[in-house]
Amino acid sequence: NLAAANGHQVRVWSRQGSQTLQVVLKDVQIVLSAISMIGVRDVASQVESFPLSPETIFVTATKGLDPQTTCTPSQIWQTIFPNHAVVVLSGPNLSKEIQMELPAATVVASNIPTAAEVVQLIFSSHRFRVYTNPDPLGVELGGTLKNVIAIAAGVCDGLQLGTNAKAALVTRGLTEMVRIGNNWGAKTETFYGLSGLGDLLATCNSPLSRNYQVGYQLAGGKSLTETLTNLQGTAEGVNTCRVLMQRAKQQNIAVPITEQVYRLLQGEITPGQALDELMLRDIKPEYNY
Ligand SMILES: NC(=O)C1=CN([C@@H]2O[C@H](COP(=O)(O)OP(=O)(O)OC[C@H]3O[C@@H](n4cnc5c(N)ncnc54)[C@H](OP(=O)(O)O)[C@@H]3O)[C@@H](O)[C@H]2O)C=CC1
Ligand SMILES: O=C(CO)COP(=O)(O)O
Repeated sequence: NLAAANGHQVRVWSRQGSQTLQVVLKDVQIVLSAISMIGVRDVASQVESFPLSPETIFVTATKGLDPQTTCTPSQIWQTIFPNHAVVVLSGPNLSKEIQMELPAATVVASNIPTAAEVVQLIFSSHRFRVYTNPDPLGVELGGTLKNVIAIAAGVCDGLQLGTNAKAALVTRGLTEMVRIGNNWGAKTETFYGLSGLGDLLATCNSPLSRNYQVGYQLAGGKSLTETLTNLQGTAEGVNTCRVLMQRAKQQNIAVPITEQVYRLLQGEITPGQALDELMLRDIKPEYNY
């Protein structure tokens, strides 16, 4: 909608639509993928079988991690299309609000600055402010990692733990995101921008967030299966949390909040026990300067 409103010709493909991928991809300048993580590798492989100009830019909006490889979506697109520019689009972008034409901002990040600038121009408008950023990994991880913290935030609100608890959770959640991101090779500053803190604030505070909803429903006593069955759309944080735990163990990264969300999703502990585990951890300095 945003690109079309700016006068661009837009074609949409979904596996349930009537248009074939081949027809939709003919002569395109930009391919934007907003497919759930679970379908990214498969769809990227399908796209590979059709002819594309070497100038075609790939834009990825998916916020997730590949369970097999722990790769991010942009890493998957870049591996399959090594000679094309790949741009990550991520920010505090609850789609229902954007559809209502409420103001929002986002980030487009790429190792190729001119590609990010092309995408910035395509989507920018008086209702959608687009910033460029040179750290695609950090931008992508911000949008991905915050989903796990958003599940925890939903639990926090579902248990009515109060504003102090929520502030503590979100702040320590950001510290955890920075720690994981740094280990992965992302820049610290990126996590304090729109795609990190910005998206964290949006999703941890809005019932429009599916990830927040998962936490909220779990706190209300619903099972994960029941919650996901009734959820409209994908809650990527559920899969991300599992992949993240695997990677954190391999790399020996401290991820206390992610660990409690993981155990809760596995049905190993109750929301109340997860809270106690976090509050009763060994006391320590806020930062290791
Ligand atoms: N970059 C950003 O700022 C934002 C990014 N997101 C991210 O975008 C992604 C999609 O979110 P959203 O649209 O809300 O999620 P939805 O669950 O509403 O839609 C997911 C889409 O992916 C499709 N899909 C799922 N699996 C496959 C597959 N195997 N092959 C082909 N298509 C598939 C679905 O098709 P079908 O309907 O046929 O199942 C559907 O069209 C998520 O990763 C989400 O985190 C979300 C909000 C903002
Ligand atoms: O990422 C989002 C907003 O930026 C959407 O959040 P949910 O996937 O939790 O709905």
